[in-house]
Amino acid sequence: MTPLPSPRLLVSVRDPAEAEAALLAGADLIDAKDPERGALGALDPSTVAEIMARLADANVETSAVADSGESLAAMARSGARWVKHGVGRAIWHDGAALARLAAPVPGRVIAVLFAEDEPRADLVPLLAEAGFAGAMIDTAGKAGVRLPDLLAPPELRAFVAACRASGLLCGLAGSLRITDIPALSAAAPDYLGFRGGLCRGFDRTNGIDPLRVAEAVRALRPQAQDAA
Ligand SMILES: O=C[C@H](O)COP(=O)(O)O
Repeated sequence: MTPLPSPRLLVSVRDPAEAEAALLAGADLIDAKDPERGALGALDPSTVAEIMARLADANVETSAVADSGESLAAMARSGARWVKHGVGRAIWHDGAALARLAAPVPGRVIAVLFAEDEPRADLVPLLAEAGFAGAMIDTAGKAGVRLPDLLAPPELRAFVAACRASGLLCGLAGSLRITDIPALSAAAPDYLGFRGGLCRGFDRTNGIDPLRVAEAVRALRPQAQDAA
């Protein structure tokens, strides 16, 4: 059986300087998000455009958080490859509502589900059918409760497997620490998403610490260290 690839590193940033620092430290995907506005706070589209301009010549994936239907299109225009939007439990089984959320930016919207809502694998085909390009589990609370505290490994593995079976990009995030990487890598998501665990003092409203980003990269790609 072909081994699944190691997850890549998503780092959420709030400005061009953090974006460049995360890129230089080895991040695989730069995600534009406002940490001052909760778990899924959108930055001003002009700031997102500045971030994307700073990354224009880099070989890196990009995403931006949108917090409304209108901002979905604005974030897409900013140049981000993917646009992330929260999908609340209330519409999980409302196909029309899901499709409306994915429609403004066809093939580029990532559904973000909160672990506190206990998303299950059987939700994933509904997201694919509605037109989402991917699905990510994150935590709504950012006071220290981490994704592994809320969803057990079998649930995470089932969610990731469902994303693969439905052809959706898949990410896991939620107050993660670098020490969570080995266990979460076993679920083989496309991305593991970080902010707080890579910030100074583990405070997501502080700045990104490039040394922690580099440490997360090493933890994700230990074989690359061995080969070096
Ligand atoms: O999308 C990624 C996560 O929201 C990163 O934020 P966090 O590590 O502070 O939970």
